[in-house]
Parts: sequence; C-alpha cells; structure tokens
Amino acid sequence: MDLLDDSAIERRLADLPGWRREGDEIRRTITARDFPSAIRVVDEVATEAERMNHHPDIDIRWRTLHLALSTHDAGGLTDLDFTLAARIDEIAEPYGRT
Ligand SMILES: C[C@H](O)[C@H](O)[C@H]1CNC2=NC(N)=NC(=O)C2=N1
Repeated sequence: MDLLDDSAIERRLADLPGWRREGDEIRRTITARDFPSAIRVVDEVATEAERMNHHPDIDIRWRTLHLALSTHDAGGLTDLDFTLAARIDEIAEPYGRT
C-alpha cells in the first residue's frame, strides 16, 4: 500500500470533517448517546476492520470513543486509513448524541 504525501492527505481530510491529522495518524473523537451505543459502534467498527484487515486503535471512555488510524505496515497514512475513516463515519452516524 502506497504512503500518501502531505498534499494527498490534506485532500482526503477535506472530505472527512470529523478527522484531524496528528503525524502519521488521523484521529476522530465520537460521542455516542450512551455507553451501550458506544460499544455498538466499536462492535460494528470491529467487523469492518476484520473485513478490511485494517484495524484502528480505539480508546473507550464511557460514551466517548477516541479512534486513531495509521497503516503501521507502511509507516504512515495510506488510502486504507481514509477508506476506513469514511466507513467509521457511516457506522457512527446513527449512534451519535442528539
Ligand atoms: C499481517 C496483517 O495483514 C497486518 O499486520 C495488518 C493488520 N491490521 C493492520 N491495521 C493497521 N491499522 N495497520 C496495519 O499495518 C495493519 N496490518
């Protein structure tokens, strides 16, 4: 998988307003409406991660999730990270705090 350069990363991030870049990672914080909803998001993200064989770092704090994506095998950000980020946005949407 090819590493993306800075300008490609900026272009991809422009389509993902919830995500920010921190070095070799992109990160998003999701606040679900309650703890069970947050765990459902994690469970659906886990299914997608297995399907893609691409796995986020996830930190669970009550109903707040901190997710970080990077392609460790490539040593930076690749198309996989942005594809999974877009899927995570779709998964989280119905569980969001109203
Ligand atoms: C062997 C296996 O394909 C690799 O270890 C995969 C698994 N999941 C992964 N997930 C992420 N985020 N980055 C990787 O480089 C990665 N590599």
